[in-house]
Amino acid sequence: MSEPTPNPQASGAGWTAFLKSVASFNGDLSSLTAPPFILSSTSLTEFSSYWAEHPTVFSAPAKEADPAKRALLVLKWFLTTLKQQYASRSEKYGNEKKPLNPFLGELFIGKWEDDAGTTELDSEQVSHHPPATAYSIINRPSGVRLEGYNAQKASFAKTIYIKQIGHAVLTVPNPSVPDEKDTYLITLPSLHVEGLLFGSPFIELDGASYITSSTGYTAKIDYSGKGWVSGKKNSFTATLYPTGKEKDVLYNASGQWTKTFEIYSGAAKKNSTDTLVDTWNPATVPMTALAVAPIEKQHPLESRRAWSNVAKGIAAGDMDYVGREKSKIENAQRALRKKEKDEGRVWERRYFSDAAATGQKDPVLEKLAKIVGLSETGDADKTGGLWRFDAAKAEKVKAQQELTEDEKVALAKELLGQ
Ligand SMILES: CC(C)CCC[C@@H](C)[C@H]1CC[C@H]2[C@@H]3[C@@H](O)C=C4C[C@@H](O)CC[C@]4(C)[C@H]3CC[C@]12C
Repeated sequence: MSEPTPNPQASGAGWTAFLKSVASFNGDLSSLTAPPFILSSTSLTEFSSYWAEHPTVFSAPAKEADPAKRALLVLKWFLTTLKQQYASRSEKYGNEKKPLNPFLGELFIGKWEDDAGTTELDSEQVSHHPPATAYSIINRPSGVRLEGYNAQKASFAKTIYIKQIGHAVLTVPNPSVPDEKDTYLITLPSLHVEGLLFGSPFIELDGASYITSSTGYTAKIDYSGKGWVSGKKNSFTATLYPTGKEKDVLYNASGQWTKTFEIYSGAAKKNSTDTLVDTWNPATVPMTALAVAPIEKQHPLESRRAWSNVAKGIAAGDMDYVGREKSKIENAQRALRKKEKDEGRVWERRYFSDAAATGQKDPVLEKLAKIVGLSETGDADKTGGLWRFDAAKAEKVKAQQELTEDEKVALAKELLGQ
């Protein structure tokens, strides 16, 4: 990536007005009206796929018998996902865009097929007020599963700062003990937008995030941008230690999450060749493309089908058309929520259930949340629920027959006003 250059499209009054609106906004990112060149036709439900674009790295921990090395492989996988999560939309440095704001019930379904076998993704917008997306990713042969949900809380101080609310849970079968599984509780980093003033936005990560395991290991990842510690943008240092013994570093990793990083045993840092355990260079490890059903085969609630007209409008730069198509969805959704309220119902999520609604405690959070500073309630009040993958619901959905084209048209009319 080269340095960001000022964007000529951001020189006019429109961009100045946008910056003014950003400076006074109320923290609700979906309420920002951005100029056309900064609008993306990708919905936030798609972002869940960033967790597993290297399925062999995602599933690798299930082959490792040693629990400390398993925890290290989980840390390595997490670090490899950062480039995709936070920089992949900005391949040309400084062109991050505002994603589409998903509607309640929006789905993004796909799978990866490669040397790791089949890895399936189910992503669903489980809450609209506040907006929250939940996801489940399972690698079938190994049984490694990631489930999680997240919302964003934004604030403004010279630029946009975003705190991620939510967490992810990775379940890894223990290859040495049949039917035993490790769980890893993963916290999500905070971030901020850089380059906004020049119309060339990109993301930098802030503070620290953690991964703690039921097997007694914790990883701490410290993020730093240009000018701090290494002086390089997108930098991090990470340590893996027995939970509660931060000084007893078993492994450490450092580098740039957009470029390369190295992993060493013990606490000794870089350049100690005898302690070098592993390296990562995204340029040399091909990603597996996610396969998504063609639009005509998709359910009307699937993201790319539901937003296809809006996406066409954005590509053509026809903002009037974009506005009209967005309004159709928003109005239909508003009418649907009113109908549900009048009838004393709530929207039935297809893949996830709110564990907080049952009043039961979540066993993973009960055991691990305190270690990494998360609340045992999973911040359900800020994410519309404590969202867990519901295998029974998912089975039901997968067993359903595909809708006929007429049924799809009728549903799209009723749910999305299309
Ligand atoms: C660019 C600017 C003008 C508008 C602000 C856009 C803002 C809403 C976008 C920009 C980056 C987005 C992050 C993205 O980097 C990655 C992730 C990780 C993913 O797992 C969950 C979503 C999240 C946090 C995106 C949220 C929307 C952000 C902040």
